[in-house]
Amino acid sequence: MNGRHIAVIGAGAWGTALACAAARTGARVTLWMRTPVPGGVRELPRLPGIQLPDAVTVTGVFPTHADVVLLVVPVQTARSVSVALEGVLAPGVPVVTCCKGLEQATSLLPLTVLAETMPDRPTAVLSGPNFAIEIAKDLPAAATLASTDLTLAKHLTSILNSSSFRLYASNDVAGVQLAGAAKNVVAIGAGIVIGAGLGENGRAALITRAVAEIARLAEALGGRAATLAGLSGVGDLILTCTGRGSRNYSLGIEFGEGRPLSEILASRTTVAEGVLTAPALVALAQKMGVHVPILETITHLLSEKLTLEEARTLLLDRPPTLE
Ligand SMILES: NC(=O)C1=CN([C@@H]2O[C@H](COP(=O)(O)OP(=O)(O)OC[C@H]3O[C@@H](n4cnc5c(N)ncnc54)[C@H](O)[C@@H]3O)[C@@H](O)[C@H]2O)C=CC1
Ligand SMILES: O=C(CO)COP(=O)(O)O
Repeated sequence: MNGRHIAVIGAGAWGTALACAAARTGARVTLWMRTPVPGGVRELPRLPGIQLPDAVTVTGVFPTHADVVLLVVPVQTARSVSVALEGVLAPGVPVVTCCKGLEQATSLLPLTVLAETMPDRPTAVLSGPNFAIEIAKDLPAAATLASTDLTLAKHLTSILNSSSFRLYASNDVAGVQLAGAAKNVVAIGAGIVIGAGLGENGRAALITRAVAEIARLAEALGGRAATLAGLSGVGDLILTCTGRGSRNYSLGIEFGEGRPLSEILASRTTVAEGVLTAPALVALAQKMGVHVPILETITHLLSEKLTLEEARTLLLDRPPTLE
């Protein structure tokens, strides 16, 4: 062990996988679980077949100290969990949000929520093309770690990087967070295209033009369009809009096949962040005056304000324009 302590808050699929990745850096790891199993757990239901490394201790108590804390809960719970965590965590311990989405009630990105709940704390975001099960199995992957403080981002990449999980530092927190949030909405749209039998050309067009929308919105929020070409942008879109392991993409496929959203959600125990992020994203775009017809159409499909035929007409029967 290297003497470091990494704490992970949230023992869903991604928190569990990140605890495994953190243990591979040589650190001691604590994994906070909302309802710990009496007697402890080594194998977790979210990632069947994965054994937690010995370096990981599962606990129901928030950490008071660590070299870094990873916040890995559904984005809609980030506010309440971070308030509770702030109550016990020592000042100065950096918190990295690993959530992908917008808070539904406020349309805020996760780091903006943390700026309200942990105003004096150093913070960062981790985002990239990372299916939890593959990270847990130690398959090769990469992600971006962004903070407004680039020195902190570089320091955190040096703590969390390993020979199978390669991290790149960035200071574009708006671009990285927005890309991670929006890709879940686009993945639902891509799934709808495939589920409805509209073809792979249509899916590629939808993804590519959605990138243009997200880049415009990222710039309006002070981010960089170039970030969309990176791991948190195109990287995660490639994974999530084509990989059947994506919960958002598979939800889109089922919806495109004609299954009602309420029925799909009732059949699942894991989070598909795109569903609640979609309306928040459109509200944010409207507030910023950014035109996002594809994101809007996906949102209206999910809320049944549009039929598939109407959505198709709306997107394709527009006058041609410059790319
Ligand atoms: N699963 C994946 O491959 C990846 C997920 N993410 C992101 O990580 C975040 C978490 O996703 P997963 O771990 O996959 O979700 P999950 O659905 O597997 O697990 C969610 C976890 O949060 C806990 N939780 C729910 N409500 C809570 C509350 N009020 N307070 C405390 N804990 C609560 C649940 O008990 C569960 O352990 C999401 O924002 C997701 O987009 C990011 C990258 C990869
Ligand atoms: O964020 C992810 C991969 O990078 C996981 O995607 P889903 O939440 O759609 O499964």
